[in-house]
Amino acid sequence: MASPTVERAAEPATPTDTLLELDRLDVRYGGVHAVQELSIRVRPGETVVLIGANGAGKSSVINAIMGLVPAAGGQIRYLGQDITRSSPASRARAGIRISPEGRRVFAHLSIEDNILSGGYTLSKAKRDEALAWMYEAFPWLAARRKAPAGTLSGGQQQIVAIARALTASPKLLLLDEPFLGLSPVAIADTSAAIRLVQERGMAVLISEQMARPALKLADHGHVLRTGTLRRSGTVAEIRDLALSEDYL
Ligand SMILES: Nc1ncnc2c1ncn2[C@@H]1O[C@H](COP(=O)(O)OP(=O)(O)OP(=O)(O)O)[C@@H](O)[C@H]1O
Repeated sequence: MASPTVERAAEPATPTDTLLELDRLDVRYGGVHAVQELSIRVRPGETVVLIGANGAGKSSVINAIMGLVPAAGGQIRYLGQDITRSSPASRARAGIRISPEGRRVFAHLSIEDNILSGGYTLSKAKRDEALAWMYEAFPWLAARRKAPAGTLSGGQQQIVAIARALTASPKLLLLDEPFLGLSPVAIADTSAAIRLVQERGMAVLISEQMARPALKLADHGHVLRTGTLRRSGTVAEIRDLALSEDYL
């Protein structure tokens, strides 16, 4: 079968302004070729979305960037360094953090312990500073900080998962399907939380199949289908394809 055509809008060649660069990334699970020669870039402070249906390969890309699944080919560069074979812990120390698909908060731990679990290597002063910012940004977190995270709604758990990823002030935040299973109100709350992250100057890479809310947050985006890029460009350039078919 012929490979689908990749429509690629012209990107300015500014490699020195690049935070993360995937260069022909491949991810395989045995015989399943989940991600095929994927090349994308995230600049400092930029928000990029990766739109695709179930099984398109979004989680595989996010997990490969965090080092949670190995790259079968290609290169992952971060701040100009090849991190393709680095451990997840060293990537976290370098400033990459993930809010995984399904949030995965620790249901029996308190909200505060969940948030602090993202910053266990920090000094007490830094952790207190992170908590203070989080509680100012999300006052309801402060009010319920001793409550088990498992008692929260899906939307609230998503915000805790984002807060946990933010404790160490990462340079790059990876959000894997942050809107999955959320109500419209919870999507709006999660979007507001992501905007606060953006205001602090962090770069964000969002994988989503709910294109509409994700596109509202992004500068650039990519449409992924069965592991390959179908279109890349500004949000305006990818909008029609991202919103079409069964991505919603
Ligand atoms: N651990 C695994 N073992 C085998 N195949 C896998 C594994 N994880 C993912 N896959 C396959 O890789 C492909 C891409 O999956 P991936 O989870 O990356 O897609 P996705 O776009 O994140 O989808 P979803 O929205 O369902 O999470 C799919 O065909 C999936 O079945």
